[in-house]
Amino acid sequence: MSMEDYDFLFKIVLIGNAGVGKTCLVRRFTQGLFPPGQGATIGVDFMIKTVEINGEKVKLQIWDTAGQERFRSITQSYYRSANALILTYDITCEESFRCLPEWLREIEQYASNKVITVLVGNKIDLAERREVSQQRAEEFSEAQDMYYLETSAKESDNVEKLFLDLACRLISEARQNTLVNNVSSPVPGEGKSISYLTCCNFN
Ligand SMILES: Nc1nc2c(ncn2[C@@H]2O[C@H](COP(=O)(O)OP(=O)(O)OP(=O)(O)O)[C@@H](O)[C@H]2O)c(=O)[nH]1
Repeated sequence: MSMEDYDFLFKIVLIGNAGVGKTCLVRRFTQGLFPPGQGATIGVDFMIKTVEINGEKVKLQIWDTAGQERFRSITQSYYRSANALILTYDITCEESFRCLPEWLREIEQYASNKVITVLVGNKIDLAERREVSQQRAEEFSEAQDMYYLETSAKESDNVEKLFLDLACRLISEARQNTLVNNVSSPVPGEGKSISYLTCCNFN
C-alpha cells in the first residue's frame, strides 16, 4: 500500500496522567505487544496504523503524549488538530480519576470544539486493586458527554475495540460534515455509504 492509499486519515491524541498506560495502549494496538518496563514518555511519540473498516482504508495517526506535568506546554500544542482524544485514567489509581476535570479544562482550552473524546479506564486486569468503580466512571462520562470504555493494555482487553469504534465514529462524523458542507452531494442510502453505522458500538 502506498502512503497515499487510504480513504480517511484521522489524528488521535492520547492524554492523561503519567503512568496510566497510554504508551502501552498505543503499543498494544499498533504493534500487538505489551512492552516490558515501559519508561515514561518524553514529550510526544507518534505511531501510525492503517485499518480496514467495511472495505475502506482508514489511516490512524496516533500521538502518545507525556503525562508528566513538566511536558504540559509541549503536549498542549498537539490538541488543536486532533480529530479525537483518548483521555485515559488508571482504574487502580483514584488520583488519576480525580485529575480528569483538570484534563477536561485542557481540552476545552486547547482542542477543537468538534473533537470526539473517549474516556478510557485502563488496567482492568488488576481488578483486585480497583479504586474507581465502573458505575462512577460511567456517570462521570455521561455527565461530560463522552464515550466510556474499560481496557487492559496488558491482557489486550477492549484495545482493538477502542480504536476501531473510534475510527467508525470519526468516519461517521466526517461523512456528516461532508453532507452538511455540500448540499448537492447524494444522500446516504446507496451502496456502502451507510454500512459503516453497523460497526459503531459506543453507547
Ligand atoms: N497491569 C497493567 N499494567 C499496565 C497496563 N497498562 C500499562 N501498565 C503499566 O503501567 C506503567 C505505565 O505505563 P505507560 O504506558 O508507560 O504509561 P503512560 O500513561 O504512557 O505514562 P507517561 O508516558 O509517563 O505519561 C507500566 O509499568 C506499564 O507496564 C495494563 O493494562 N495493566
